[in-house]
Amino acid sequence: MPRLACESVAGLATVRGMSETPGQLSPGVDAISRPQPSVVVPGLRYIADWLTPGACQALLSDIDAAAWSARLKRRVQHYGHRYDYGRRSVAGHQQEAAPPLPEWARRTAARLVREGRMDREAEQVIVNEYQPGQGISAHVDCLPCFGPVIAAISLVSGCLMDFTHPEDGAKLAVPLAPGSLLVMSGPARYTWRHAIAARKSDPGTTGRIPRGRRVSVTFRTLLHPDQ
Ligand SMILES: O=C(O)CCC(=O)C(=O)O
Ligand SMILES: [Fe+2]
Repeated sequence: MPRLACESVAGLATVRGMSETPGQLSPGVDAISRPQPSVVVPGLRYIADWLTPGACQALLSDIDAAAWSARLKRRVQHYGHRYDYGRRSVAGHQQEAAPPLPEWARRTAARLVREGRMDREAEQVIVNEYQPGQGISAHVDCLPCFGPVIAAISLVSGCLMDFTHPEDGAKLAVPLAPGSLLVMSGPARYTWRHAIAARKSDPGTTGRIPRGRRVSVTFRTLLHPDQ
């Protein structure tokens, strides 16, 4: 049963045990300032401003210079190993190969290890692009495929990510600002489901906040890297 907690930092409601720094609010994500009783999702950490605006821009140019796959409703790029959404499995080396991690992804994976956020460099990276109205349905990242920590960077614009506990129905909407890092481990990775509602705006303090294009970059280790 998740603990209920409400904590206010500089007038902002934050999630105890999750938010490391209140950070600067970016335009379009003032949902974060909405005072709300906070549900604690153990194992969830939110780091605002993990990337500077300049670093976000550089990362985005590298991403947009590469080819996107349009097989899903949203566009994606898979690196290291291709993830098969239908079978919920990682393709082995013999199957459809994914391009190796580009330099920007290796650099970021190394930083995640250096900062102690992941214990090994990610072997698999997925870039997701969400246009307004697009989302991702509630899920737990593949348990037999991926390691104990999933890290996700948000770029370009923000959104709310909804966490739901499958047994007691507890819910937490986490605003993800551009430049932020979200790290899921423990119950946040293994038990709670996460989703992004397929809608064109998110609720904010002063009304709905229209969504813009959002790009996320997710880093995972493989449970069976030699497969
Ligand atoms: O877009 C995100 O931040 C998360 C994407 C996600 O949950 C996934 O790729 O499994
Ligand atoms: Fe996920």
